[in-house]
Amino acid sequence: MAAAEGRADPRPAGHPPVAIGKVGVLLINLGSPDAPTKSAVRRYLLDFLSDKRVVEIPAFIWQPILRGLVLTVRPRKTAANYARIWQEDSPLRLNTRRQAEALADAWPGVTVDFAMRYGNPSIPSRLEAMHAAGCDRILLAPLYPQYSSATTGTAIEHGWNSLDHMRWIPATRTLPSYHDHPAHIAALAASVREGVAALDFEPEAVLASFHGMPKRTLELGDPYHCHCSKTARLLREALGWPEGRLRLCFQSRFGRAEWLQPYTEPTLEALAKEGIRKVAVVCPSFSVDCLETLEEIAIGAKEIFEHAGGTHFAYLPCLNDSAQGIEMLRCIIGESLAGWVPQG
Ligand SMILES: C=CC1=C(C)c2cc3[nH]c(cc4nc(cc5[nH]c(cc1n2)c(C)c5CCC(=O)O)C(CCC(=O)O)=C4C)c(C)c3C=C
Ligand SMILES: [Fe+2]
Ligand SMILES: [Fe+2]
Repeated sequence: MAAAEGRADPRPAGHPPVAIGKVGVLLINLGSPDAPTKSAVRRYLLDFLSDKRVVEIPAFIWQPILRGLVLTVRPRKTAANYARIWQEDSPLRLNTRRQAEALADAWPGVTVDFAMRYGNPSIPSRLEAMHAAGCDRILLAPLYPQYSSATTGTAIEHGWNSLDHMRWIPATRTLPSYHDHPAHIAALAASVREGVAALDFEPEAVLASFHGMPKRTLELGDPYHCHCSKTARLLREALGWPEGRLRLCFQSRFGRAEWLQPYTEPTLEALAKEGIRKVAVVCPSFSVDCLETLEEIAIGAKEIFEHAGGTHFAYLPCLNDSAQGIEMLRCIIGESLAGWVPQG
């Protein structure tokens, strides 16, 4: 700019790069270990489970339990679970990368990248790269449809903390929860409708299995439970299904405290015992397939259901980088870019 106006650039040689008016979109998801090994999983779990928004127990009580008990026992089992579903990378990272690639040309001149809250690529490293590339406006987009402090909250907090040392802090926006966004419900409904139609059996019940949270977080005011209930209701209405055909439940319980109920695995056992032999499960709290869907549900929950007498079990995949999933992201992210990019 200075050169165009005929003046010398006043910055000394070697001056750090300065923002030059670009917009960046950072897709954020939870993160995975670097490899499906015990040592990599231990590092990942230490980072993840030390987050005060994930485990809300005072550090002087929790840290000795985490380091003395959880991290001596859990990494071996969790690494074995990851090994079962690992592709050329963790499915969560792979699917998130594919979403970012599919959105690369969605808005002319906008840089789209992705980061993981725990592990790599880290949020600070990708925000530094955006800053260096000249982004002075950045949308932090945690890809969790339902808000919870343990997921969306910590991703935003970490994003902001990663920028706070900068001299010229970029303007930031955050993607609102999209649990009830019509584009999200329409994409989910289309994927469930198509998924069920492609089965070689007619499910007698479909479970909408959301990641669980400690029940206490609901009492503390976390909107997650309400958001999940609303997603499930709107999805059922969009499908035109009667009450009871789509059942809300919560998976992935961790620790001994009570979590949101009903729990997914006991629900499947109870259904089998009631004589419901054919089910399908969809996981609407995950924007991409990951350990919790591909291992815990598609493998583990299937075994539990069949062991209890079920005969037919189908797992319906997440939206991932499907055409309808990308169209939905284009729509909800596009809304958050209003005023920053021309609206199409
Ligand atoms: C107190 C513990 C946990 C809370 C609270 C929690 C909330 C929560 N998590 C997700 C999404 C994912 N969780 C995943 C794995 C995972 N989650 C926990 C614990 C809590 N999650 C653990 C210990 C693990 C690791 C695996 C294990 O050891 O069991 C994943 C998968 C990551 C992957 O690499 O594939 C996702 C995704 C949500 C949405 C949520 C609250 C709303
Ligand atoms: Fe989790
Ligand atoms: Fe799990």
